[in-house]
Amino acid sequence: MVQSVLLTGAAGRVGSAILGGLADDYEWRLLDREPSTDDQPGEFVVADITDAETVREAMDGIDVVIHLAGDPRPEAPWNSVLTNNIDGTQTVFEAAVDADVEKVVFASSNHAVGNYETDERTPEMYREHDDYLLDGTELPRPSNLYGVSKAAGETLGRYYHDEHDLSVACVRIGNLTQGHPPIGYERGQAMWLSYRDCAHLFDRCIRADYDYEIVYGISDNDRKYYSIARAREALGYDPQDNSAYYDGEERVVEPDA
Ligand SMILES: NC(=O)C1=CN([C@@H]2O[C@H](COP(=O)(O)OP(=O)(O)OC[C@H]3O[C@@H](n4cnc5c(N)ncnc54)[C@H](O)[C@@H]3O)[C@@H](O)[C@H]2O)C=CC1
Ligand SMILES: O=C1O[C@H](COP(=O)(O)O)[C@@H](O)[C@H](O)[C@H]1O
Repeated sequence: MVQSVLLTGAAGRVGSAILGGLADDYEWRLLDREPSTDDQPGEFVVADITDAETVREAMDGIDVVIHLAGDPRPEAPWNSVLTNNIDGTQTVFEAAVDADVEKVVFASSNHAVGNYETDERTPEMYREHDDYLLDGTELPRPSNLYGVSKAAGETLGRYYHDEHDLSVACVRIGNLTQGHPPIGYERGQAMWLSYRDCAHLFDRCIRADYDYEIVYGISDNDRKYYSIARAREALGYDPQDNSAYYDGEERVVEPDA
């Protein structure tokens, strides 16, 4: 049966990567406070996620919520992350439980654990020969207030799973860029997430069965310091891209070469 998916933050970059790969695969309801200028595959609700009543209405008949809406800036000030990322995320989880939604997929971030990147470990940990790996079982160690808000979102997910039996997947997204990995930025290459792997990962989050998961959302980069073992095991994630296949903007190695 085709599932109905509510995508918050649909007008943004991650939303565009997901819809670029999965537009025809689900019945979509899209929500964003900014109206989208693109052609959209489903009904588009212009709303703020802190508006509990409208968010509740948007959940009607929905099986799975992908919750992306929020302030994505690592340098975002506290008042913005408190409102958009923490209060908004609590509103989304609460409405999902009220509407008997099956799963919520929460867009967490590398910045929830950014302070594991200590002066002693960097830049070596961004390089292929270094075997330092975070696996999602470590405690949050945010690098900014934005990262604090993402750790809070993961904790809200834990609460709504334990207390209300909602299935929750928190995806600590790395660095999503279209076409090729970041250039001249080792950290960004280590945590690169290609558009196609992004769509595939969120597809797996919609389809897989799980209780509560924290996984890293990156491609299969040789430089990685985030393990993708849990995403493979719990969700069936099978990424196709690797920042090592690129020389600048150009893909120089094919995956099965
Ligand atoms: N792009 C990346 O590499 C990463 C993104 N993320 C997370 O993924 C999510 C999406 O990020 P992007 O697409 O890059 O950001 P974006 O800024 O391109 O998209 C976010 C969307 O959310 C909407 N939005 C923000 N606050 C809202 C509110 N209160 N109510 C309704 N809509 C609201 C914005 O209008 C925007 O369209 C964010 O939660 C971000 O923290 C996490 C790690 C990396
Ligand atoms: O959470 C996020 O992380 C990415 C990557 O972080 P950066 O410090 O390497 O830029 C960032 O681009 C994105 O805007 C943010 O939401």
